Amino acid sequence: MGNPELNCTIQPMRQEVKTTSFSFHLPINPLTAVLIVITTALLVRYLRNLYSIFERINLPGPKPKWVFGNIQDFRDKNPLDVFAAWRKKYGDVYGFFEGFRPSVVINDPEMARQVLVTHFDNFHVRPIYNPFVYYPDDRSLLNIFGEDWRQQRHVVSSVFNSASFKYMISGMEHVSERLLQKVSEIESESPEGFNISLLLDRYVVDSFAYSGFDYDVDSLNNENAPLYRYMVEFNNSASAENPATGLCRVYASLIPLLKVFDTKHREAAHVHLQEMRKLITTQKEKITSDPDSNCRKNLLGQLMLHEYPVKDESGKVVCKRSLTDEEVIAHMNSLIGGGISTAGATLSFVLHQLAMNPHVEQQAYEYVLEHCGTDGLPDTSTLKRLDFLEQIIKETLRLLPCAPGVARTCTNDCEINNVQFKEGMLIRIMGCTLYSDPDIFPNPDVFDPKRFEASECEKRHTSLFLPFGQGPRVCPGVKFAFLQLKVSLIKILQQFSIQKCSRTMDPLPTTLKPILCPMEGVFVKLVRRK
Ligand code: HEM
Repeated sequence: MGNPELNCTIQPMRQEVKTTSFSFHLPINPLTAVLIVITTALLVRYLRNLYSIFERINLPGPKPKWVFGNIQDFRDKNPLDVFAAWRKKYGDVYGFFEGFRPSVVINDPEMARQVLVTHFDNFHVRPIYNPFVYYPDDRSLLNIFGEDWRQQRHVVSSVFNSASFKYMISGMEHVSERLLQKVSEIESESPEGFNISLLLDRYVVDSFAYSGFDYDVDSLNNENAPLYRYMVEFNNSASAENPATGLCRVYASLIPLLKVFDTKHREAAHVHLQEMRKLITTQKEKITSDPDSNCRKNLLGQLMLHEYPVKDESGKVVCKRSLTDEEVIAHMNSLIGGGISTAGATLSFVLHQLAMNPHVEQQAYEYVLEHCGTDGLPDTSTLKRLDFLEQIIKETLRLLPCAPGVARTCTNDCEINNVQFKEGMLIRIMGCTLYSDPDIFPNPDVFDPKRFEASECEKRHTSLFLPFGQGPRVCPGVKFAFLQLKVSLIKILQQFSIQKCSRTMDPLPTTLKPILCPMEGVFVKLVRRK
């Protein structure tokens, strides 16, 4: 005890033992370790439960990987080819995972009708189109749901009426003259053909803005025009090829983080918002100074004059109010977002099909001569009919559907035709996989507008061909789109013959932005008629 040497040797040994035993300890406190084990076990159980949902409800589908789901199955592939291959393998209704999100794919027309029409209340929400949304687009029809959507949808639907169409057609015609002028210039410089999509994308912006809002964008002559720049950046941002957007669509919690990188779209949206504010001020001045002003009749005028019912708690209408400027802009942006890229891509696709099918192009020209003459447009009621042009547009939408599917989110558990839908599931109605089915459309690769003659349409299920969606949330711009496309076709066919050139590609490479559009444009030759 009293030996200081012994004490000295024992002490370091004790320390050694202490050090050795300490190295076997966990580097964290035991309570934390237990919590990690429990959390991991719960997470594994949750994921196992999540990723087995389709097994439990007896839906076939590709095997998902944890966290990624089936998104890797789309890597380096055209998504539409993946859906076509899955349909062959798993049938008309199957499930897959977009990251953590279970998605039910429907290729069955009757089931599609049940979801879009009969059980609309359980499926009225559409998943986000572009995860990067800026004020006031968060109020746009494309992004809202519930009672809010119902009220705003009523406003938007009301602006498409006979008076507004009649007025807007003259605006469409005016801008089509500019297109023809531009085509003449380019055609004389490039008689061997050129990329018509470059012109048509801008032309549709101009035509839409001029006829719908009395807004002279003239992007045909100025590619820096704010509305055109906004559309370009909006599409680049929303594109399926944009990895940041793709990630945010699958993992919504990343939106605040990745939004920081959405710079060009944000800046263009800001400039566009300022332009829209100026436009509304000018329009107000016109309407105030001239109560009979024609600009009351277009889409913007109709929105500005719309009276919105204000209800009390019992639902009784107590007064009416006009839309605020920001509400008007949100609606204008719904129409811009829904109507420009879709019509632009479709017009390019129609011209491609006419160039590839000279006998249909000739028939279309003769049809235009008979119903519209060599110049000008027929009256509005004739324009609304023009069945053959409508069949050409529909057959183009069958082969090249700019909106290849319709999407919904299930908001209440329900069962339809023995399939159990759970709250939060995505529903993808992939109409496009049916459009190339030879049992439904014989020789599906052949461009044949007669498939859309009334007698032929009657033979098919009403929910089989859905390029504009269906049910209460169907595209409100269908009539506007057909008018705009018909006016454009009439004017082009009256003056030019549409022919293929050495650079016309067949099949046409396409890309999802997320609108299906030509990947490298549409090259055609426009030859002036004698
Ligand atoms: C070829 C042209 C067009 C095609 C193929 C097309 C297609 C579609 C489709 C598939 C939907 C979704 C429907 C659904 O979820 O059931 C939609 C929605 C919409 N479209 Fe179109 N569209 C076109 C042109 C237009 C035009 C010209 C406008 C405006 C003038 C427009 C405005 C809208 C709006 C505002 C919505 C959202 C409706 C809502 O959520 O209630 N579209 N469109």
